Amino acid sequence: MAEQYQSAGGPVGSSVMPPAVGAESRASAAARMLFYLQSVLEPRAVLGLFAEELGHWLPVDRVRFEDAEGRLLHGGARRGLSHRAEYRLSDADGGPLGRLTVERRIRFTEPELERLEEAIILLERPLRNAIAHQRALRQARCDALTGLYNRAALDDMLARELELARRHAAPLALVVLDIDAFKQVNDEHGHRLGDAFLTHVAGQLKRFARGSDLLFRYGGDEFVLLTRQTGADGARCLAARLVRALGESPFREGDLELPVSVSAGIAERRGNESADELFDRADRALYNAKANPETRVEKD
Ligand SMILES: Nc1nc2c(ncn2[C@@H]2O[C@H](COP(=O)(O)OP(=O)(O)OP(=O)(O)O)[C@@H](O)[C@H]2O)c(=O)[nH]1
Repeated sequence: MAEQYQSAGGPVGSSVMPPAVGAESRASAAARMLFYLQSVLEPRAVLGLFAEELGHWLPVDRVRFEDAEGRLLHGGARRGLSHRAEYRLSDADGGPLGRLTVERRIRFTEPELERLEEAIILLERPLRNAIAHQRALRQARCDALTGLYNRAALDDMLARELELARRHAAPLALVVLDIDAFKQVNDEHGHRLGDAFLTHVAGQLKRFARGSDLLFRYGGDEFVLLTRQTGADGARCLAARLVRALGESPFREGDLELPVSVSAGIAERRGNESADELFDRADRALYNAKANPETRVEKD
């Protein structure tokens, strides 16, 4: 159930009454709203339809929604319209779902707030479902240990990025990185510390990669960086920078300090080759880099 915790303040001014709606047309407006809200499974789409339909229920200037993590899913930046009604929506377990704000220049009347709350009650369940669905999709594409994208996400995104790069005749490169002698970390210090080591490496990669690059944990101790708008030379520079930066960021836990060493293989997309072919070339380059610990970075 929606919980209102703040409503509009300030003088009443010229209050706007909601259009007189008979009991029957109210019921059909509610049925229509529900029909629309249940027809989509994307939170932004649910909120867009809600805002559109709400406009038929009462005059509003802006509808904003921020999810429980503070992401703005609908509405622009706060510009401080003078009157607003805010509601905290909760998920099925009573946890926070997000905050809905309805704003306008003119103060809301009591009947309007009642009407608004009727609409919000209709919104809550479809929005919960959409947010839960999106969360599940996100989790299916994320590696649980490191929070990076996982292999399933790579399969998806690499095919899409390749197609885009081909269409725009843009360069695209793949960097496959593997931790050197990681098995030894597990063997000597245990699996739990091995996990912490992997998380450390993932965090450092995230820190040193560019915002436009996509980062994945491919599995085990292997990571992949998908570099958009970058050819082999740029990717080689990037990989060398990452290898160096990781080498300068040892893993620490308590008194223990372990050096980090990674190797990298690079391949730039060619003609119409498939995602698998591109990946295999980068993986072969990684194999060569492992065989040549002097450089740690090899291009196919
Ligand atoms: N702690 C932990 N270990 C993992 C995980 N996934 C895979 N491993 C371990 O990662 C190790 C990978 O070993 P190898 O493939 O031989 O790699 P390496 O020791 O780094 O050898 P090189 O790649 O040749 O340098 C194995 O010991 C796996 O058990 C994980 O999620 N957590």
